[in-house]
Amino acid sequence: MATLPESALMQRAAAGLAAVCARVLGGPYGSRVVLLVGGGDNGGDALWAGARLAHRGASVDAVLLRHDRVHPAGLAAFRRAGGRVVSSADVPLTPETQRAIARADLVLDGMLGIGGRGGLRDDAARLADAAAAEAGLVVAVDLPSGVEPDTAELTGPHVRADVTVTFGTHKLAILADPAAQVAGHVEFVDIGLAPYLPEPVAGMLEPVDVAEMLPAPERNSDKYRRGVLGLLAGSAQFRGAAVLAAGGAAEGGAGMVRFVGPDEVATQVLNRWPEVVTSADVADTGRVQAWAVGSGLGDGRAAEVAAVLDTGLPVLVDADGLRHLPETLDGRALLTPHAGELARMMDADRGDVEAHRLRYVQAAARRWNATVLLKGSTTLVAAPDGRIRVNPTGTPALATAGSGDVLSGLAGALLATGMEPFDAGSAAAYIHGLAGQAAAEGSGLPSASAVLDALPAVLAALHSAR
Ligand SMILES: NC(=O)C1=CN([C@@H]2O[C@H](COP(=O)(O)OP(=O)(O)OC[C@H]3O[C@@H](n4cnc5c(N)ncnc54)[C@H](OP(=O)(O)O)[C@@H]3O)[C@@H](O)[C@H]2O)[C@@H](O)CC1
Ligand SMILES: Nc1ncnc2c1ncn2[C@@H]1O[C@H](COP(=O)(O)OP(=O)(O)O)[C@@H](O)[C@H]1O
Ligand SMILES: [K+]
Repeated sequence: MATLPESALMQRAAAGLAAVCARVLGGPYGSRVVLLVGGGDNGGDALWAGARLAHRGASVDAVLLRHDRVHPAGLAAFRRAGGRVVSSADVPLTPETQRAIARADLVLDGMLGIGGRGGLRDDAARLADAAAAEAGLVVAVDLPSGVEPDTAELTGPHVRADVTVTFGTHKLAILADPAAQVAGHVEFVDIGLAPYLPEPVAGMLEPVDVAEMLPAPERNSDKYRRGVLGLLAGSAQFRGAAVLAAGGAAEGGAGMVRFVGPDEVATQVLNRWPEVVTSADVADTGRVQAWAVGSGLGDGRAAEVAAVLDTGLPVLVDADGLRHLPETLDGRALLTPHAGELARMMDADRGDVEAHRLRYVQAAARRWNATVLLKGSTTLVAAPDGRIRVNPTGTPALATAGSGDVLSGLAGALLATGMEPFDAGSAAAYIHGLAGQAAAEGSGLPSASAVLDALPAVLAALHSAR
């Protein structure tokens, strides 16, 4: 801000914001827009954007949360453009305000941005409720007001947006749950901050990042160089888990899969994946570069899990394997719990984990000195050194029995290629999410087998993006 003329950044933000509003309105002319305006710069953005929409023929009303504190230049520009203030001093929700919100095609939420903490206070919360109940579209300025910008938590009343227009950089609150669930569709407006931003707290992979991480088979490669995965999964009770995890690994690029388990399970794995090699116990398994253990393992396999952990090789631990973790894992492990499993590991309540996903995944990564991939509506991956990635792909359609088993095989295969656990976990989540999306396009609510079937095409597309 110091290098630019007064309010230049706000102008850029407001121009982008107004453009998105105009687009979602299908053209501003003749539309009704209501601005919810807080006392800070977030309110300033809304007022400047409102002025632009008024210039283009929208009828724009502003509801001021605080008459004594409102962005002065924004308010002046808004008034000059023909905008009206409909609230009376310090009573934001008058009957007139309520009517205006009920008639609005679009409500622009400029109550709180990155300065907000602790959820919406009373008046603001009532406006958010009115907008949710009555208005057409709700567009949030920078963030849905009331969410915690830096932790993505919901600590009190908040806005539910259909669209969020965010400026300069993505905030964690619009990427990670639970806050991301109330951000709706996210639009990014570049206001030129990139050269000035510090290291981000969290990263998000793009297709080219994943493509570059994946090892390409080289002319002189052989199955051992591509990576052999040892797989300890499935049980008499959960045979399918072994089949799906083996498939995730085989389709995910493993040079070879060595499966360990009882004959009845091994037979089924071989029926579906004849390329897999099987053995009855961990000690008899030939050379592998990494292990994946736990999917569908059931109870009472602690000794086998311990034998795998004792090999000292990179290891993915999923599902029932997570019941048998040692005190610490010296950085080579990738743990893949869902919220219920993480709650059990941390002796916490599942709801508390869901409400503080970022905090719990980081705490678990530190506690076990392991990379932790927390599954769910937005998958988070935390490394023991504090790095975080938020996975941008996926679909609620992945919430189907067995899709986690496919992920464990796939991530295990990537570990076996020599990728570090943080990259293997985040790339696997990314690819798995794309496969889920592709499968959902085909059938709406795909099975885990359909997700598996979608893997080769997704990987081929990524390889060609390189
Ligand atoms: N940075 C940039 O480069 C650019 C930033 N830009 C924009 O600025 C926004 C940040 O603006 P900001 O810093 O003025 O804070 P903002 O979010 O408007 O909150 C302000 C006031 O709200 C209050 N308040 C706090 N919690 C509350 C609660 N729970 N319930 C009720 N009130 C609460 C608190 O005052 P308090 O009453 O607590 O004294 C606080 O002072 C950013 O999100 C983006 O939109 C763009 O223009 C582009 C360039
Ligand atoms: N609401 C959701 N939106 C997107 N992905 C989800 C959602 N719920 C679960 N998933 C994903 O679906 C998979 C389910 O894995 P998991 O819980 O281990 O199931 P299972 O053990 O039945 O295979 C994970 O990759 C998870 O991230
Ligand atoms: K906002």
